[in-house]
Amino acid sequence: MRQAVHRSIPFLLPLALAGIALLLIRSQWLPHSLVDVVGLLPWLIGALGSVLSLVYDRIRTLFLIIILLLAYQLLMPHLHFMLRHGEVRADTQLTFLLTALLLPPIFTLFALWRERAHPFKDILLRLIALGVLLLGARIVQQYFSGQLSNWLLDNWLPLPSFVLLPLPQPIMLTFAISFGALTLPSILDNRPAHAAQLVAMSAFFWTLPYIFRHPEALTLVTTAALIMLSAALVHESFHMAFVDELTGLPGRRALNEKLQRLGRRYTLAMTDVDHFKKFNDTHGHDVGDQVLKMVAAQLRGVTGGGKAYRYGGEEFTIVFPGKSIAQCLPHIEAVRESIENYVMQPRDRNTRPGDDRKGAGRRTGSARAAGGLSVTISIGVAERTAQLATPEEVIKAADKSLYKAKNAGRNCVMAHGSRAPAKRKRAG
Ligand SMILES: Nc1nc2c(ncn2[C@@H]2O[C@H](COP(=O)(O)OP(=O)(O)OP(=O)(O)O)[C@@H](O)[C@H]2O)c(=O)[nH]1
Repeated sequence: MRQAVHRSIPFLLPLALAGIALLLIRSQWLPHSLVDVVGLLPWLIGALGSVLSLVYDRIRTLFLIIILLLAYQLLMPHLHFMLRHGEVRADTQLTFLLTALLLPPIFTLFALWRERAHPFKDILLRLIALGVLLLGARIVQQYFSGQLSNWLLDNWLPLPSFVLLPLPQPIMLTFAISFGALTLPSILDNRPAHAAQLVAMSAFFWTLPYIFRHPEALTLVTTAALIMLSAALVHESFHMAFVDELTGLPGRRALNEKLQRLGRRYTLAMTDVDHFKKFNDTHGHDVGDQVLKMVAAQLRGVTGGGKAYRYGGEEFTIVFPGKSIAQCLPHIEAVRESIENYVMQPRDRNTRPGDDRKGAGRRTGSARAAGGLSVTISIGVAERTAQLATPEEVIKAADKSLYKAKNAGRNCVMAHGSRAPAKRKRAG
């Protein structure tokens, strides 16, 4: 029973979407024209993005989606009224000005607000904050409508109104502050979510002045912004699942995926850092981490069509699709040698040179003598054959060869079926 429930989980989202579509088709809400269907797009994309945010525990993205949908819902009835009656409602100007004024700071506040460990508390706090902000805006709109319109339309500085200043100055100011606040995190931490937030806000900035001339622009920009936020969320979740955080190499899950698609001819190399336990014990775990990063960077540069993965701990796998052991050996040997020759200066704030050229200099020649650190790796290699037909069997054989390489004195490459390490010669 439990297994049946578990197996049905992947069907939940597609079934929910199909259910909504069926309900719409059978209900009176089904739009009668394609134009009205387009008007539903932000809601459909917003619903999908919200479900994804909840599934991946991204409360921040969930609220950014809600904020964009709220702005859409505030403005859209005014555009519909204008299209139907050929004129705007009495309160349209103030609603537009207030929405344009408050959207950038509220969006930015919720974009910068760090997520908490407890999603339920996080949702509650954000709901309260959003509720208070909206209530405040409503009260101001209710009691100060006259003064507010004048104040928002006022030009505080005697600047000419040209295409780069398409909105009233107070609104330009809140957009400018938001751009600054959203740009900083995207420079410091180059994540897809930050880029999506910044571009989404920019898209609103360029579109808002034109929505009364082109009412469909609001639907399109809201849909595009929601797609950006949802796509960034999927991108980051995918990245988290498939990329090893420490080394930046694809991780075990990515390797497993790759192994399923390798076909009938390939070679795998299993590599392991030599005496790494002792290295960690002597120099500390942080320096150990730096070594793993260095080893990963060298393995990433492997030639001959190989691709490196972090298998786990201090073990890495290199996959050579379509290659035999003989074709791969020179490239594997070259990468082993590059690691052996790399002398690392641990990143200690007290000893690290400020100048990068000086840092690079330390990696050469006399650096080892000057207290630089270096490690070696051992490598076991196996290729797919009739006897080693599955990726698991090839990995097992490469692992056995790795064990032999360790026994043969480490810092060498051992091919499956060989008794002695491969001869040391450079890749051509
Ligand atoms: N710094 C650091 N150490 C790690 C990480 N993952 C695994 N290790 C360490 O890697 C070491 C692996 O040691 P072993 O597999 O026993 O290898 P060894 O006996 O030292 O060396 P060989 O016999 O040459 O394989 C352990 O001390 C782990 O704690 C990591 O992400 N960072």
